[in-house]
Amino acid sequence: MSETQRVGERLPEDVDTDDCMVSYTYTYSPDLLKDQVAFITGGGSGIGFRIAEVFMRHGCDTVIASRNLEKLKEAAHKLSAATGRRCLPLCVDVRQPDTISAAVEETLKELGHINILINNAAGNFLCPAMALSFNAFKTVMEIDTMGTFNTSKVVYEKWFKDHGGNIVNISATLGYRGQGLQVHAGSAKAANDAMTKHLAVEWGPSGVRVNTLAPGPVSGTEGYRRLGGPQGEAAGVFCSIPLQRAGNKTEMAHGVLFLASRVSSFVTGAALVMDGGAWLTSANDVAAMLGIAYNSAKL
Ligand SMILES: CC/C=C\C/C=C\C/C=C\C/C=C\C/C=C\C/C=C\C=C\C(=O)SCCNC(=O)CCNC(=O)[C@H](O)C(C)(C)COP(=O)(O)OP(=O)(O)OC[C@H]1O[C@@H](n2cnc3c(N)ncnc32)[C@H](O)[C@@H]1OP(=O)(O)O
Ligand SMILES: NC(=O)C1=CN([C@@H]2O[C@H](COP(=O)(O)OP(=O)(O)OC[C@H]3O[C@@H](n4cnc5c(N)ncnc54)[C@H](OP(=O)(O)O)[C@@H]3O)[C@@H](O)[C@H]2O)C=CC1
Repeated sequence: MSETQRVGERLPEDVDTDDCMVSYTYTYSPDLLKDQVAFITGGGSGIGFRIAEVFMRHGCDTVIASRNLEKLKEAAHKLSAATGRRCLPLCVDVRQPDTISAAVEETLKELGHINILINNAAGNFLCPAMALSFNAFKTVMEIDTMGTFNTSKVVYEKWFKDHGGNIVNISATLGYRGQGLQVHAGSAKAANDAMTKHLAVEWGPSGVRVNTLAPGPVSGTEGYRRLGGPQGEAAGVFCSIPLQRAGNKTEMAHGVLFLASRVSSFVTGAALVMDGGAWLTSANDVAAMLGIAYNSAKL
């Protein structure tokens, strides 16, 4: 049985590398984000790269912002070549608010405005709590949670407060049930889920919507490789996910497109779960599924 047959519908196009898709089938109007500007943290790889590509295919210019400028320049070149839209690569460490401020100012100078902020940058690895150093826990909280707050606050202060806008935070369903080897990332993402709701309430009157996309395992990404996705696939663990497979990056990008566009104009403070139903079953526990002992040394 093919994957497509298993889920009973067409799977969006995708490629497993950080390259643009060879072909793309539109569901929404190609003008959905025409002349808008999106600021995407971690946009040079994985899910963030595909979000940038899908947004640009819908008429948007993008900023892709993370720590490795060389990687970003290469990604920006590919994205612009495939879509004909502008992509500005900017060096940002989301733990350092001054780097975010500089990048937002550069964006406004070069592209004139910001309509959408995607908080996608994150860090993760498998590690049992007892082997996790205090600094390792702090590092993940600083990237995932502080990074999301820092970027949201700077973009709000410098643009959204007076012009409105749209924020989408990339979370994960791993925190919904609890999971071995993931106390750092699960805690960080749970805090972000709360942040989405608080900021939606506080900033709604300024015309700012704030929502969450919560993926399960997404193939063709660094997160998937780090968390044992390929081994999980080989061991057949995805059979216990209701839709019996991992998601792909284009599916995630389409969820984000929905949340960041006028299609969802009355939605704020919400979480869109895109995990094939994984969190509803015990399939979410990567360590248990792969037979890794919770108390082993760091992986
Ligand atoms: C439904 C599932 C069904 C079946 C499951 C089967 C298979 C699983 C398949 C897929 C996954 C399944 C479910 C997924 C669901 C949810 C996933 C949720 C979240 C996913 C998140 C991500 O994927 S994030 C993206 C991943 N990409 C990255 O992490 C890239 C960026 N990362 C980094 O920059 C680094 O790795 C970093 C996070 C460590 C930060 O780097 P840096 O600032 O340079 O920090 P360091 O100085 O290197 O380290 C700081 C401290 O951290 C310690 N450390 C580092 N690495 C590790 C490690 N591997 N283990 C333990 N500790 C580590 C380091 O030692 C430092 O601490 P000290 O005390 O030594 O100072
Ligand atoms: N892949 C999966 O299965 C799942 C992923 N997710 C979430 O999806 C998002 C994307 O993950 P994925 O595509 O797998 O991972 P990637 O590793 O490809 O993306 C993470 C990005 O974050 C950037 N980044 C990391 N630290 C910082 C920092 N301090 N400042 C700025 N940028 C930073 C990295 O770029 P650089 O190194 O250049 O800084 C990288 O581009 C994350 O939020 C992740 O938690 C959620 C559930 C499942």
